[in-house]
Amino acid sequence: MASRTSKAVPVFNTSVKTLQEVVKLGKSEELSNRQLFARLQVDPKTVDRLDMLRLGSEKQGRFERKKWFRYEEPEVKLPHVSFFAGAQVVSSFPHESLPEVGIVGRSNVGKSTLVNQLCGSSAARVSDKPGLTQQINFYTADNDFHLVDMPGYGFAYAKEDAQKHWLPLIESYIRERKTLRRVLVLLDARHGIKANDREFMALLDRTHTKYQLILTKCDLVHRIDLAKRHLLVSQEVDKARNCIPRVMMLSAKHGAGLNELRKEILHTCSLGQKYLGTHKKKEAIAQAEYFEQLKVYKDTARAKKRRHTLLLSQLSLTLARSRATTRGIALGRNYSAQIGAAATAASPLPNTLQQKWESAHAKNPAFAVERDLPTPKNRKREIGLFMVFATITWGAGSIIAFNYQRMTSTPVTAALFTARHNDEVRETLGSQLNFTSSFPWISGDISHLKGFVEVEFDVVGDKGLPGRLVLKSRRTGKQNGEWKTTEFYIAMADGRKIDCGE
Ligand SMILES: Nc1nc2c(ncn2[C@@H]2O[C@H](COP(=O)(O)OP(=O)(O)OP(=O)(O)O)[C@@H](O)[C@H]2O)c(=O)[nH]1
Ligand SMILES: [Mg+2]
Repeated sequence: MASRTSKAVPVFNTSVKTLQEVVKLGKSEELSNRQLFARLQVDPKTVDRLDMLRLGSEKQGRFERKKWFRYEEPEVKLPHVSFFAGAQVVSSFPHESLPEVGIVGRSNVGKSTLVNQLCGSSAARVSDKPGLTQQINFYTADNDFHLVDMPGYGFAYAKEDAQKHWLPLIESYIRERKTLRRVLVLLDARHGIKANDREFMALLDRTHTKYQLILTKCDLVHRIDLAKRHLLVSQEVDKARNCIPRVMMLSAKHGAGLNELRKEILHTCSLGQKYLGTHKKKEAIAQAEYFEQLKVYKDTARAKKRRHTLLLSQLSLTLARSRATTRGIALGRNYSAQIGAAATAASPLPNTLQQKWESAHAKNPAFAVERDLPTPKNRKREIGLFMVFATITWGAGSIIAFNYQRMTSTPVTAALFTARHNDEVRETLGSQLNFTSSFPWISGDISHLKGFVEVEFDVVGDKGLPGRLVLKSRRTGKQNGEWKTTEFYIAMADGRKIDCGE
């Protein structure tokens, strides 16, 4: 086998850019890597593209963008793969026949999963524990090309012997395999390029092997962070000679980004024509449809935002006007003028909203700054009068109610009854003794609690002579004591007193 090594040895590390260089920090600034990462600026178009391919996780909560459409990506199908050779020593490598694509990366980064997902098979064994793949596994895709799954490097718990053995094995494969078209270096999107990835890329550069970086497990990273990670990784390798500058992203778990990689593999193995026939056209149509829908979506969102601004300004205006009536006109006028100016300064509204806006202007003349707001009315006098009227009504009502209570009470009705049957009263006033009116005034007081009755009221008999009935009685002792009448008579107009008895 011909060796791939040559005299010129470009060292990968020379092109490495530090995070500080990418963020373009001043010399005096000292920030942690986390702070630097947070400061990275990403192109909104990149984020839009990630959104389209559903790469990276959505931010949960109120900022989540809910869309009623999605990119209907035309699927690229690769032939089914099957395992055909495993090599633990160089001599076990199968003979070179078909174009090969090697998959390398740190342990547990998802190499074997990718083999399965790319070709819709379960040929490769997968585990969530690092270090499962311990030999170079060759998979054939319908005798068109080979996918080569390699053991992972950088696995801290692997036996040192094994590590020592795998690395030279992989190195031999990379150096000597003439049919090797490309090496896919898988990087965990959460971590980016690590030291042992750099060492491995240096090896690939030294051996003039074409390689491409792929960010995996993108479903575990937020979309914006993924865009930042992509930017960092792309910048770090942009001058590496053998690195394909396009850093790819995928989630083997959700299938996002797999089609892109499938296309890349097919082109690498010169199989584009065979497998991608009308794909390009279908893709162009799907993308055009998607961008059209995206435009409508963004326009709607913008109009919605403007409508909210309009409603908010109207609400603020109402508040400002109510404040003006209670706290003085000047404050309200300034406030509403500011709001009116701010709202009209907003970018032009679509036709319907513009009309609404104008009609709001017409209905709320306070938007016009020149116009004075009405002088607040002094309602103190009205309120005072109302209070007096209410008090009088309440007082009169109470007096009438208490009088009615006294009129219908047992002492008054019993006194009237007794007087009516008194002989002297009958003789002087007549037989039909009664109140002088249907709603007479009963003066005095009756208190069962305190134990006294002191009432007097006007009476008249059928002889037409008026008199005034007086009743005074007291309870001896406490609650159950006896009542003693002290005065019970009818006072006549001529000064006579007719005693009514006990
Ligand atoms: N969330 C998520 N998990 C993934 C993805 N790809 C692989 N995994 C998981 O990562 C773990 C490791 O996957 P493997 O394919 O065995 O990783 P490997 O790189 O082959 O590991 P070694 O053979 O040990 O070097 C498994 O539990 C996978 O389910 C991905 O895109 N997203
Ligand atoms: Mg594996």
